[in-house]
Amino acid sequence: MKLPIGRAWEERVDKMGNRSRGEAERSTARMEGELYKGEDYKTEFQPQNYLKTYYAFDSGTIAENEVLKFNLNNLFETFSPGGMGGDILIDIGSGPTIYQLLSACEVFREIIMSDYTELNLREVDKWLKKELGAYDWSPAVQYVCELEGDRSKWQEKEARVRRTVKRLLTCDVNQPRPLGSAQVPAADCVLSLLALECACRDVDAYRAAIQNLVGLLKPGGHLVTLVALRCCEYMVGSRKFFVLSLEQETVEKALQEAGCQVLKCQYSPIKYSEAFCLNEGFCFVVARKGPGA
Ligand SMILES: C[S@@+](CC[C@H](N)C(=O)[O-])C[C@H]1O[C@@H](n2cnc3c(N)ncnc32)[C@H](O)[C@@H]1O
Repeated sequence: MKLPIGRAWEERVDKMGNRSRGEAERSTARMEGELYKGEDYKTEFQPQNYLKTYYAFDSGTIAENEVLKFNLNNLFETFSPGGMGGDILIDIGSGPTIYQLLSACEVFREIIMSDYTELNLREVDKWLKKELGAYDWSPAVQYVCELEGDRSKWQEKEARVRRTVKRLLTCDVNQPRPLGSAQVPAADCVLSLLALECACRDVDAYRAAIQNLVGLLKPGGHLVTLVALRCCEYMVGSRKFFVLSLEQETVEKALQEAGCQVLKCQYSPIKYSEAFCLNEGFCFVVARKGPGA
């Protein structure tokens, strides 16, 4: 097998398996602090480690809990009855999480979830099917039910999410058609939380990814995104992943260039625990796709 010119490595199949010298060199580089990114997500991003670190709710760390509540409060305000709603919501870069749908499931008829890795989609599927070992989202569900005025309705809420999520698709935001060949109707809302800064290697790629997401929307549809600002890396278990450092202005400009009007940009100075993620604040953004976009 001819290896790429420029980084041509002598292919050496060792007695232990099929690891080439290239892989061995890459994993050594990683141990010396290189960041995981791109295709690495498919093998190195462990859903359960991610959930335990960032979504342990009240039994977890204070900073991560504060971030989750900032997110849930903004999602509640955005998707409250009488606010935004419609037929189809597409969640891009869902990861192994479902918290992002707890308010949206009340105002959209159909939700399509998507992620870059099968492992994450499998984790979501376990929860949707109430399988053994599925993650316990009940603390977050109860929190959102309390925001809605009745904490006791949390099991009905979980059932509603399970009824409303109709499809799990793989996606890649760096492709002009992020959902590939999947046939999906134009969406009333595209949701993407904490994903683009992980998926895009530079600002040009981020701007292109925003264009790709806007392309999934009907004219007049909404793009809702949460961005960890000025971030450079984050931990999932023992793995350190690359994050593109973004400013709030860069996010807003990318949306405007993609033909959207920024309706809300809620900034917060809160941060993750430094042991897990180095960021400086968040912005929760709601934008509307213009008629000509
Ligand atoms: C920090 S996690 C965010 C997960 C979830 N949205 C949340 O709010 O916690 C980043 C996610 O981006 C996904 N991702 C990485 N590269 C991607 C790409 N090129 N296209 C779409 N998603 C990607 C990863 O699989 C992972 O689920």
